[in-house]
Amino acid sequence: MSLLQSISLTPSPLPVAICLALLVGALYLRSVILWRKRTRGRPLPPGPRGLPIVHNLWDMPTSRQWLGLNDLRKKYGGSSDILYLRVFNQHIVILGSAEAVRFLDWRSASTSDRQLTPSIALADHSWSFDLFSYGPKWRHYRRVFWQHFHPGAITKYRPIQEKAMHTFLARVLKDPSKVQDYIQRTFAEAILKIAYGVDVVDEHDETVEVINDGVEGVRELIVFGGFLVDYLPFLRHVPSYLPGCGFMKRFEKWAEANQRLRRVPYQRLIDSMNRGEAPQCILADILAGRDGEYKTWPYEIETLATSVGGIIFEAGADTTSSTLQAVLLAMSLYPDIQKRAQAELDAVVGHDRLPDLEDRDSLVYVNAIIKESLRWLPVAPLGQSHYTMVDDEFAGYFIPAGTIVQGNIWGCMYDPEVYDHPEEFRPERFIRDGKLDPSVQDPATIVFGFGRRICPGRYFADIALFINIAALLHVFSIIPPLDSSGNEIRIKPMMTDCMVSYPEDSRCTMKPRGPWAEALIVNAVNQDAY
Ligand code: HEM
Repeated sequence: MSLLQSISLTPSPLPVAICLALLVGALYLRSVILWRKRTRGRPLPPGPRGLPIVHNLWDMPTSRQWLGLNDLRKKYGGSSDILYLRVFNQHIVILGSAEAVRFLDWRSASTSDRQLTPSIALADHSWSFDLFSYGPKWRHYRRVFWQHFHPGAITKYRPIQEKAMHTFLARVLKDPSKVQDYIQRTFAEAILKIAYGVDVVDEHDETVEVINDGVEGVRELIVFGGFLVDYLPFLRHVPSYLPGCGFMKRFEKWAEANQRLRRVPYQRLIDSMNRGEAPQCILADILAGRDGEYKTWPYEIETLATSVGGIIFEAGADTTSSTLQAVLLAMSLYPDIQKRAQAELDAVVGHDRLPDLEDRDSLVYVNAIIKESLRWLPVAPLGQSHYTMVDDEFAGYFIPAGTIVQGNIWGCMYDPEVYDHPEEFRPERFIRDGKLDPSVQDPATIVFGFGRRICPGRYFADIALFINIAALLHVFSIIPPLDSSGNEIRIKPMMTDCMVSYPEDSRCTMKPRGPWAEALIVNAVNQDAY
């Protein structure tokens, strides 16, 4: 018998199984050794025990995640207020208190990355610099944005913001039932003018619709962990016509709305420039830098301009209008608070003019209402995901590179240790001896996000909110909506289930506070017309 004949061509199953088991065992041992070396014995933060492969997929709350994640944090997070979850291979860390979220500030150099998820790519949203990876391109884009939104730069937008506020008041006076629509239009129109130099004259202006459609997708898109495709990227290749794959159609719709958001207002600006008009606006300024300041830039200036323009709408219009809606709801639910604010406005401003920014220091109670609104219904309850770039440690726990870190802003704002009876709207919590109390945690230090990604539009938002809230309270009484029999409807405060969240229902009845209030509105609009 030859040697070849003596070797069986069909291997016996036993040695193959042993070899495989040894291989798997060796790989497992190797991964354990590497993991130990990497963690240096530090444990992962506490969290619920997961299942094999999917790990904590079933522990992840599926709606209003900030609530479920806060409950999990309370159950597992211990004194450090850090919660760890893993879904498939993705590490997720939730920071659940004002102290814990500071990790994103202290380690901002290594926690300011973003993860470009398949859902973002599917919705054609990777142009938006708030989703750029941390690096030179993001830095350049953000610097351009900041040039137009730092505290010194935003003063020039005040006349536009005030004019938009006058138009808003006049519209509400004419048709109070549409106040919610008008809020959204006001911020969209002011931004359109500031960013693109476009004046909206027609109430049904197509560009405003384009903006509203465009931002709708973003509200849901960057909702954290909201799409299975982000954990199982192969799902992106599934055609939308297959049963159960309707989610792909939503991405297609958002992608289209997204493209129009960048294209339509930009084209309006270019058309007016081609007509020889030279609108004073942010995008015209950026384009003018093509042959100067930005000449040596490695980026295409038109792409830069449309990205900056698009993000001003996306991040700016929805957020501020949501806060204003929260104020409407709070005022209709808490009439005594409203009366106190109006008494302050009457004393400081009087009935001969509208309030303005110069009154701000004297309007302590109105300022406290703004702080409480930001806290009570935080616009971005889970903030925006950060992504770690290196292995790190926090409170003795190991945080692996590539972890999604989420500050639970809602959790911080509803922490009873910081804010007594957090579910109640109580501006008084921010006041002591007739002044704003600096010892109480200011919600603005949390609701605008963290580290190097902190909202660069926060100073602009702050002024927009003050101008509109002070004026609205000055000239209108805000009362609960009435049912068909004329009885007041008591609305339960709830937030929509999105990354940028709104009060689910903020219906109210608006009535001018008197003939003097009506006259103030009409005069303000007439003066703007000259
Ligand atoms: C009440 C109003 C607002 C709130 C509560 C708010 C909140 C936030 C939050 C939580 C983030 C994410 C920060 C992080 O990653 O940690 C953010 C990012 C951002 N916001 Fe705002 N925002 C508001 C208004 C505005 C306005 C008016 C603008 C523009 C004019 C704006 C522009 C941006 C931009 C560009 C980013 C992305 C920053 C980056 O990734 O580098 N925001 N905002």
